[in-house]
Amino acid sequence: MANRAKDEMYAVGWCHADIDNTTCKSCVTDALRKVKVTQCTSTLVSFDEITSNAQGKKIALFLDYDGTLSPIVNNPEMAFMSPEMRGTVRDAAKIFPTAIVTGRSRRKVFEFVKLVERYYAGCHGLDITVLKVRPEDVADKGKVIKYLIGTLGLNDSNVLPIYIGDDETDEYAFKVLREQKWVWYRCNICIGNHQCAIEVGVIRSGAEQEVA
Ligand SMILES: O=P(O)(O)OC[C@H]1O[C@H](O[C@H]2O[C@H](CO)[C@@H](O)[C@H](O)[C@H]2O)[C@H](O)[C@@H](O)[C@@H]1O
Repeated sequence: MANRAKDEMYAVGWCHADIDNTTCKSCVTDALRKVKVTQCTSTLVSFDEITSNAQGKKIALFLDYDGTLSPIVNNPEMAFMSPEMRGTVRDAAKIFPTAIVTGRSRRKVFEFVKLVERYYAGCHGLDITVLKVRPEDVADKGKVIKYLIGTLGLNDSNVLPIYIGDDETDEYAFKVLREQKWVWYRCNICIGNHQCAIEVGVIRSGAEQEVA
């Protein structure tokens, strides 16, 4: 991370939505199913618990790119998203505030994700504006998450952040979620044959839950 150029870290997708509790719960379940969660190894939490915690909350979804939305391949230029995954991200972004947080350049991740700069979705009349988020001091994904939470007013007990990532750079983001006093959960999951971690945080005043 220390060797990364400052402008390598971006969050590139964002939308806004108001949804009711029932829709919210079923959307979380659906999103987890769609990213092909095949295994949850945490002994502390089940996806049922996560979806229960989602009730009444506004979900904010943060997604890593390489290894999470795309498979890990030898040639970084060939790390394409499947059309199914692209559709899933598009669907998720219609419902949740959704950001892709990647170590790649914004240009490169746009080439892969192919989300247009301004997008109008049917069912909720949503408006996805792709933001070029460049915090002053972009050193790691933790700072990107902190910036997004602060700038977009997500530091609220009504927000349930979900971050899905697969490598050590994502640990910086996970750490921020913990430090923000979210009670959080962590599961190791498989996306296809690739191991990822999913972290879900729930803000509760003064409380923090340590996990394995
Ligand atoms: O933050 P991410 O979206 O996970 O991006 C991190 C790096 O991803 C790319 O490298 C990784 O994926 C490649 C393609 O599957 C793989 O060949 C490589 O071994 C992985 O480290 C990308 O090339 C880097 O620039 C990103 O920093």
